[in-house]
Amino acid sequence: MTISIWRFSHLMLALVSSLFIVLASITGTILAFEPISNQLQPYKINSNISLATTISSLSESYDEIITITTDENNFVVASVITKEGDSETFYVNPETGEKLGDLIEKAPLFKFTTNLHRSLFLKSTGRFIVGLVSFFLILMAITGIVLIAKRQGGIKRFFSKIINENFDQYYHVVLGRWFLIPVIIVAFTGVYLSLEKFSLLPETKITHTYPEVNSDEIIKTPFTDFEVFNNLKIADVKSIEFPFSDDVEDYYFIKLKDKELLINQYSGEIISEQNYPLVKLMSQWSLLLHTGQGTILWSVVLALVCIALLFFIYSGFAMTLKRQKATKKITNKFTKDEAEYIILVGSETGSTYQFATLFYKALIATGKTAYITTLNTYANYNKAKEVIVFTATYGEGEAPVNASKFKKLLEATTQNQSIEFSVVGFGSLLYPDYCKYAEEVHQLLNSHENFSQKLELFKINNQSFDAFRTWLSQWNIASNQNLKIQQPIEKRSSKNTRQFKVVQRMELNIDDTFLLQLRPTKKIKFQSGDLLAFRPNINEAARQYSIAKVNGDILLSIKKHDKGLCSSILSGLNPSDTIEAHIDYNSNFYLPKKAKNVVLIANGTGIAPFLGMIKDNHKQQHIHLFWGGRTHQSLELYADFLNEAKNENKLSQFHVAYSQEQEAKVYVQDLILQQSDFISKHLQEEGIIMICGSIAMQNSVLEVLNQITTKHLNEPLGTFENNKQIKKDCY
Ligand SMILES: Cc1cc2nc3c(=O)[nH]c(=O)nc-3n(C[C@H](O)[C@H](O)[C@H](O)COP(=O)(O)O)c2cc1C
Repeated sequence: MTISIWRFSHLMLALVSSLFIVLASITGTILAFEPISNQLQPYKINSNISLATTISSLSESYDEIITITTDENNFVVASVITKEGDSETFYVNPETGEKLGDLIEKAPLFKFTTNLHRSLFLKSTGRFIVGLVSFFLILMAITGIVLIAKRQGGIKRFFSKIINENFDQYYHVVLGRWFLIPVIIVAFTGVYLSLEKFSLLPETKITHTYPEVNSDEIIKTPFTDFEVFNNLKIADVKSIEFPFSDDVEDYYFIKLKDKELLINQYSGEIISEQNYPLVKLMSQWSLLLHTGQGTILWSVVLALVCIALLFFIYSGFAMTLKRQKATKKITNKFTKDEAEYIILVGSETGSTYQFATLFYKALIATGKTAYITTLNTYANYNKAKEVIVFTATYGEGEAPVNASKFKKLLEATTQNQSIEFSVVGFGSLLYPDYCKYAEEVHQLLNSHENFSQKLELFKINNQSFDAFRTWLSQWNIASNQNLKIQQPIEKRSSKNTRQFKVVQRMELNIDDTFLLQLRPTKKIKFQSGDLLAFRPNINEAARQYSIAKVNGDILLSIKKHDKGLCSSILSGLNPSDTIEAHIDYNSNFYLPKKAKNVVLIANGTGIAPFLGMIKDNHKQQHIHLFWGGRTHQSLELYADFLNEAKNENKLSQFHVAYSQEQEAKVYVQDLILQQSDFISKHLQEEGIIMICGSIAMQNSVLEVLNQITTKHLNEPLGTFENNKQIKKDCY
């Protein structure tokens, strides 16, 4: 069964029941406070007091006892005739018989909320709806389990780390796992209580048999000596009714949690003992678990469940809307058999579809005949000259939902002519199987007789638009075309925009690179490794810069590009100027505080976040920095920082490679290879490696690291990536 069926069911169940779940969750949160407020009343009893002591103390204090009960709050309630002859019911101290207070009246707010929660003020119809929605909640929990298992790559990895790519998605899954069991308990008990209300459970009435008693043979034992009264604790007695009269055939009638007893009022003998059937016991447990009566802790859990349910509804719909917006299908201008360019898309949350659509529109704008569709609708294309595949990867390197049938379709379909193909993989380096499905599609097309490769497989990390541009320029060269694509403007809410004041801007160095120190005008949280997103004007997309946090300020290392709008503006700033920008949190690229040994690898401006991490190294972590630049002069920009860090023992080793200083070019990956023994020992001892800089550098470094681990440790680099020892933030 495909993930879409599960997701569809999960969504449909949520759609039909969302309104009621919201109502039940809000009312449930309020109701959770009822047992909590009750528990805070001063009527708590010593639960070790025996029934004999309770009866004896009450008999001394009152004329007659009619019943004694322990209520849902575990307070003891006595119905008595007082010495003044009044009939009264109140809370008592079972040890002394003293009246503790009048019965708690249910507050009007709780009365109203209980009615709304139970039946929506619609009597039986309302009760039925509430029961049905509880049942849907169980189904949602089950479909949710399947979805999480599929997302994490199997049920065995159900509790494995979740990659935080998006707030709604991340917390939907995190809280889903935390609250799974409590939600199932609340839903199941809700259904059970509804079934009970509609008398749909088997009959649970108990009948006692009353033996014939000969009044002449009565031996009168004082009740304080009754074995059963001495053995029972008052806290375990739900209720005790006293005999009506002195007639020997009138008994004490005791209800316990699991059974009922009839006790001879003179001998203390148990006349009848009947256990409750399972159905009845389950009703009691359902009530307790659903309402939280008697325990503050469980009531707090119930309140949290209600709040979590509200969050699930919000985040679930937010994700769906986002997905729908992103996958909004465009209407093709040409049919599949008219088009020369066929764009096939594999996308689950829609971002890949957006890239593909931009490419489609660019083709159409230059007068080409193009057709865009999903990989799952792959077919025969009469006039196709070229197929361009854009696909994401999901699960453990699997196909996205709308690409799951592609392999079979490709095998079953023959094209009439030879077609060129290119594959662009969209994925995330945070996953071990980076762009694996794109690799598979590339492989399938490569070995298919109808297809010939136009471009190498191109992988795009984290939906990088810069990387997409690079691929487009490769495609333009190979096709002798000049397609132009404008980066769509991301809508960022202005409430997250912050103002920053320029503290210092260095002059451009020999590589047109400079340092910019910014100070937030209002307090804002950030760390080295986070990103500053700056947008030159409202019509342009934001450009992100890696942040070094230095003495509470933001330090950026920026290369000024000739036609770069952002870098041009930033390089023209002067002290006291202000700019507006965003902090994009990037928690996957923070310096792990617990790691004793860390290797930092960067080229060019990629050193920026590392400057902050090194400056902040107060825990005596051993930091080894490898950096690649063009010349000695390139390093001058950072020299003061690095010298100071060395003097303060915050930086253990610094290795530098200059690419332009000597004839044979030396790059940072060459340094890594020279230090193979050190690097392999470092990884073996669970050290961390962080890489920041250009994608090209990253790829070369990863290749070298893989060589080292394979040769020295007999393991592919993937083993250490899976172990979260490799962190990357490249662009
Ligand atoms: C649950 C889940 C699993 C993923 N698994 C992988 C993976 O195995 N390999 C990979 O490179 N990317 C993986 N990704 C990242 C996506 O492929 C990437 O974010 C992609 O850009 C999403 O494209 P879409 O919005 O078109 O679906 C995964 C993302 C999610 C949410």
